[in-house]
Amino acid sequence: MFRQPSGHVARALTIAGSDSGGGAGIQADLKTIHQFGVYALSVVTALTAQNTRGVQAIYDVSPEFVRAQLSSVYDDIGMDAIKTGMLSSTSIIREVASFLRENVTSPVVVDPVMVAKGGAPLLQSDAVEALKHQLLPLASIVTPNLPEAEVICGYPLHSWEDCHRAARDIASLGTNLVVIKGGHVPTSVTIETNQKSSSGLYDASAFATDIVYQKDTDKFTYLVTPRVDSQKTHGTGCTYSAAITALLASGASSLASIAGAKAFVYEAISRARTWDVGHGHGPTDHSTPIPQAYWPQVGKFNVYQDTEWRVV
Ligand SMILES: Nc1ncnc2c1ncn2[C@@H]1O[C@H](COP(=O)(O)OP(=O)(O)O)[C@@H](O)[C@H]1O
Ligand SMILES: Cc1ncc(COP(=O)(O)OP(=O)(O)O)c(N)n1
Repeated sequence: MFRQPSGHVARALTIAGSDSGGGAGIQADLKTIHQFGVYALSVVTALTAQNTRGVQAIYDVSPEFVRAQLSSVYDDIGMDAIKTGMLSSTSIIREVASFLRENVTSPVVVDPVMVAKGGAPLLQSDAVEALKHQLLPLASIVTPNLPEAEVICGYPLHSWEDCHRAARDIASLGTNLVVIKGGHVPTSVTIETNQKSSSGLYDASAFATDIVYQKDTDKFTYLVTPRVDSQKTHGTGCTYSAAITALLASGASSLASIAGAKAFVYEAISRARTWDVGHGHGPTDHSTPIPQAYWPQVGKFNVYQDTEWRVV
């Protein structure tokens, strides 16, 4: 287990829904956090009957029981970083936000989960306002995919300039760092390809490009890996935000955590190409080894030869 400089084991909490299929949600988070050598805690907000083919049923935990779980882990164990995933309803968001506001000083990563890849809604539509105005102001890092960024901003994203505007608008709700994830580019929105580079670095069909916006410096960083040609991408967003949270818990800076998580999720998708879990959109491989170079004290961003980092 990774130890903080103070000597205690690094601890990360996920507040999210359960995916019975094990590829996304709480299960993806626990596997990922553990893989990073960080002690994983969980508060379950909803149960989903889910597999690689889709979501068959959803059962929300009561807000009171969500608070009971939060109190249990906070009072006894504590946490060095927190992530939120599927929160399902306005009342659960309110409960989580009020607990975080009253008790927590650790960094909070908000993955604003709204819809599963198969199309099942994981956030009730009337809960978007609570997400925006109660939870996002408490976040250190917010990680929307493109459709989620569109819902939060209320306008479509068709270009890199649109994404820059969206990142600034989301940051204006309170957080310092916004990561607009590029996994959905070819199917959900039309991003102009090869817009900025003749090398094809920004060709949306060939690369998975995440745009990181830092409000305090007003700077954009593009994190780019090759796009893996695979259907086994169930749970990529959960895995990514859980890896960010694990790295934050072990003391990495925000940017190093995002960059390390990006490299991890790329490798987890790549390794999953050769396995056969389920009959639909399979999960990523959370058992992906963490190379020494990931560890924050090494401080390297470009840990893979074919991972490109660009600051624009
Ligand atoms: N086919 C892929 N190849 C490489 N990286 C991918 C692929 N699909 C998603 N990613 C990466 O996985 C992470 C999660 O992104 P995304 O799939 O957009 O999130 P979500 O699961 O929330 O929709 C991002 O870093 C994204 O760039
Ligand atoms: C319980 C639960 N939480 C979150 C998700 C969404 O996960 P995500 O990483 O966005 O991956 P996809 O479902 O979109 O593949 C989920 N499905 N279930």
